[in-house]
Formats: sequence, structure tokens, C-alpha cells
Amino acid sequence: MTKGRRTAPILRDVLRTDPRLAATVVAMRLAAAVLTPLDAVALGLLVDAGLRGDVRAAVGWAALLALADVGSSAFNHPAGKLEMTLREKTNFAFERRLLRVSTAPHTLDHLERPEFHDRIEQARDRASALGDVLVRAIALLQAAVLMGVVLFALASVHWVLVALVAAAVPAIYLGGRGEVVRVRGDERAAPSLRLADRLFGLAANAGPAKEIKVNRAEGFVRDRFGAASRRAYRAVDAAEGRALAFTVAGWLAFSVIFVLAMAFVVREAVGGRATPGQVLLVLALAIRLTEQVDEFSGAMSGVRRALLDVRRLRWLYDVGDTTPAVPAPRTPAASGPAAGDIELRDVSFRYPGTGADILRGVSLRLPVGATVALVGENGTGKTTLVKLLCGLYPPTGGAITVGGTDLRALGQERWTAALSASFQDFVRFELLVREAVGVGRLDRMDDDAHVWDALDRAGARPLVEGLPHRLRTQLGPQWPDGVDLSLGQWQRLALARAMMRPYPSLLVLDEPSASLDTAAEHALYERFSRASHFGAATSAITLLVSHRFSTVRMADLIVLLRDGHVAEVGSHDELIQLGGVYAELFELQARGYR
Ligand SMILES: Nc1ncnc2c1ncn2[C@@H]1O[C@H](COP(=O)(O)OP(=O)(O)OP(=O)(O)O)[C@@H](O)[C@H]1O
Repeated sequence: MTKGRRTAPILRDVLRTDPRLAATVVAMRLAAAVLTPLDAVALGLLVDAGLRGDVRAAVGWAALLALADVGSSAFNHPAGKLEMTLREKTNFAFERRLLRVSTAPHTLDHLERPEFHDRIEQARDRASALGDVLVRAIALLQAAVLMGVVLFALASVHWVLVALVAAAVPAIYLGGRGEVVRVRGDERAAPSLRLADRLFGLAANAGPAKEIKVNRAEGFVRDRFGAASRRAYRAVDAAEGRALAFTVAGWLAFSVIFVLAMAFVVREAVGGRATPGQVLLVLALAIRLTEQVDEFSGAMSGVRRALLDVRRLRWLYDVGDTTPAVPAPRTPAASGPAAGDIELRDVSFRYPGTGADILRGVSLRLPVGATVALVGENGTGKTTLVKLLCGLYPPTGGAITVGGTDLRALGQERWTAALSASFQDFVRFELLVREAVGVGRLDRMDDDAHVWDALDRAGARPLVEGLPHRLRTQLGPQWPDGVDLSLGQWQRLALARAMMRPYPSLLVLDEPSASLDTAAEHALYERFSRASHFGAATSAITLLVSHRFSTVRMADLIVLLRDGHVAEVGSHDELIQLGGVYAELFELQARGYR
């Protein structure tokens, strides 16, 4: 497909964002473009009428002068405001598309691929280009129409004066070249500016500033910030110097013609072939033209720059090629319940774009109703295995089945609906408490009794009862009346979120108590161990990832991962009897607590 054809749908979308608003802005800008040079025409005619002693005509031209001046401001000013709205609306429409692209795949791997992530980030940075392209194109149209009116008015005095408009062409061209040089300078400065921005964020935000202060690294950050900003401005200053040379050359050419045109019209007036009003008219039009040279070259390079950015966004429209599809199921789509024993058969996994298998030959059966604990050293692949079980990645080798059905045949949507999970790096949803918990099951978000039940199951009721507006408390200190929570309190809400689905087929608790205090952790596991806890009561499989062996020991089945494969499996007693790595680690931790 050609470049033009692939850019066209983007531009069409830009126009479709709010066509009525866009048409209003265009109409206002065009009206202003016609009215603006009319003031020069009215001024010239007013002077001539005055010199003739024709008071009625003078009053008429004065009225036109006032109308042209007031009218052009009356159109231009609100048009500027409407353009801001148009730009914002276009940005939002684009961000909606970006969000759709990022969230469309059911799997996670596209988000973890650095090149996809970079592209999304860059696309977001360029989102303003779409609004810009429209607004700049309108500015270009306005400048072109205005110059057309000026050309017509000059020609009405004498055809030679058309040279004045012709002289604007090299000035516009050289001004445009200057803009291109400026843009390149900005691009060269961008990495240093980005670095300076990140460094500023490190020093000025409470979170990272803690570490900076404790390590006495303020001077280091300040020096790096200074060096990065100096680098950025060196690039910008050099570009400004060259751009200025282009602009000055353009203006010199225009000024020479300007002076010659004025000399010509004055000579015509002296010879009685032009009136004083026409001299004034040409002078006023030349001034208008001077303003437009700047406008036109600015708008032209703006459109060019925005189009360049728009072209870089074309991949979003071909996103079907860039987001990896979940491999086609080997078996036909299943229709039975997404429940039953989970079985992993010789599962291996490698993150996209990496060279090593993180999981190798993992074979396991997770029986219905069981609590299975996954243990192992840092980086052995526990969270990776959890992501596979949640269907966030398809295995690169082997298969995962639920009740005998391959997860891929089950369909990610159905499997996600049967899952519930709370992750170690839980999200702090800065919403109302009811919503932050209700996200766990959207169709019951507004059911207060259901939310309270989930809070009960996560042991978070006392926390919410202590908040100023209970379920209706706004979370997040930067919102009006928003409250902040401690890390452990946020984790309790994350747990409650996982409890919104009381009967999942798989409940994943990845380090669910990492931020909980001892009493809260104890209460949590008490609740789990009661009545062979949750799993047996609901036929869910509970998968627990934890480094706390005192917690792990109550699981029905303990799986020890080592270097991406299953090293030991069994109950606590069996593994202690085995006297292997689990027994060693358990003993080590138990000794630590004595
Ligand atoms: N998105 C990713 N892309 C590439 N490699 C990854 C990705 N996520 C994790 N890894 C790598 O996979 C390995 C296993 O990571 P994983 O998070 O599964 O370990 P873990 O056992 O859960 O560790 P921990 O106990 O520290 O939470 C690590 O070497 C890690 O660097």
C-alpha cells in the first residue's frame, strides 16, 4: 500500500473527530481572512474621501474600517479557543484508539515487548500531531486566502504591485527552511530534555526523593540535570542560529521589494496616477503581507512536521500485523465449563524476543479444591508460571489443560471470566473504594452487599469501616477529599478485589501477604485453612505464591521450582521427609524465626 493511502485514513479520522466544530473554525478563520485586509482598503478609500471632502463616503468607509477590524478580531479570537478544543478532542479520540490497541489482545506479551511499549509511548507523545495537523492546515488555508485578498487589492491599484506578493514567496520558502532547521534542532535536543525531565522527577517527587536524600545524591542529580539541559540548549541554540540566517535572508529579499514597491507607488502618486489613499492602502497591505509571511511559513512547516508525525503513527492502523495473535487452538473451541483439574504437560516458556527458556519441562496436576503453593528462589519462574496459568501468555512448548480442555481451545475470554487473581505488584486504583474493589467483578460493582462480602473475605472490612465515607471514600491523596492508604492497606483492597468472584475455577494469590502485617497475614491464612478453606468449599484451585514457609506449609500440595523446572512436589510432611531443598529452606527459615 502506498504511503499516501495509508496516511489518508488517519487524516479522515482527524476530520471525523468533530466535523461540525472543524467546519465552524474553518468558516470563522476564512471570514477573518477576508475581513483583515479589508481594513487597509477601507483606510485608503477613507483618506481619499476625506481629501475630496465627501463626508458621507468617509463615514461609510470608516464604518467598513471599523467592521473589518472588529470583525476579524471577533472571528479570530474565539476561533483560537475553539481550535484548542478541537485539538484536545482529536487527542482524546487518538488516545482512545491507542488504548484500544494496547488492550485488545487478551495476552500480555505485546505489552512486555520493549519495542511495542516504546511505540505506544512514542505514539502518545505524538498524539498532539493529529490535532496540530488540522489546526495548522486551517492556519495555512487562512493565510493563503488572506494573501489572495491582498493580491487582488494590490492589483487593483497597479498590476506591478503584484511583485510584492511574489516577493513573499522566497521569504516564505526561506522561513520554512529555517523552521525545518529548528525542528531538527529540537529533535537533537529531545533525548537530553527527556533525561533532564526524568532527573527532575527523581528529585521533585516524594517517592524517589526519599532514596535520593538518604543516599545524599542531591548534588549528583543536580549536576546530571545541569549537564543534560546544557546539552539540550547547545543543540537548540545552534539550530536557532542557522534558522535565523535563513529567516534574515528571506526578509532581506522581501524588504528590498517592499521599498521598491513603496517608491513605485509614491512616484505614481507624485505623477498624479495614484491617490494618497492608494499610497496608504499599499503601505497597509504591505504590512499585512509582512505578518502573513511569518504566519504562512510557520503554518507550512507546522503542517509538514505534523504530517511527518502522522506518518509515524500509520502502524496503529495496521495493528493487526503488530499485535501477536494467540496461536490457533489445536482442538475445536470448547463449550463446557471452564473448570476442573488443571494439568501442565511438559510446559516450556520463553519470553518473546529473549534467548533462554524460563520454564522447562514443567508437568504438574493441580487438583480441584486443592491449595497449591509455589515456592522457589527469586527469578526461578514462579510469576511466569502464574502468568501462563492465567492465560496471559501461551506456553511456547507443551500444553495447559483445564478439565481436560486445552486453555487455547477454551478461549481466553472464558478462562479470564473463570479466574480470580491478586498479584504481588497490585494496582492502586485511585477510585472510590467500592469501584477499586468492584473492578474485580464489574457486574457486581454497584452491589454494596457483594462488595462488603469481598471485603470480609479479604479481612478488609475494619479498614473500610474506618474510612470517612466507607465504600464511597475517594482513594488517592491528589483527588479532592481523597485518602491515601498504607502499602498493606492497598494490598488488602487488592485481595478484596480478587474476592469479588467467590467461585472462581482458579484463584491466584501471588505474594498476597507481602505487605501485610503479621496479624493480618495470620488472619488471612486462618481464613484459608478453615474448612479445607475456600478451595474445597467451592471446588476452586487456589494457587499461592509465597516465600513464607510458615504460610506455605498448610497447602495441600507444595511445588518447588528451581531454574525453571519442578524440583520437588508433595505435601509439607512429604517434602520434609524427602530432606531435599524444601526441607532445607524450611529449616533455615524456621531457625531464623526462633
Ligand atoms: N517480561 C519479561 N521479559 C523477559 N524476561 C522476563 C520477563 N519477566 C520475567 N522475566 C525473567 O524471567 C525470570 C523469572 O521471573 P519470574 O518473575 O517468573 O520469577 P519469580 O520466581 O516469580 O521471582 P520472584 O520470587 O523474585 O518474584 C527472571 O529471570 C526474569 O528476569
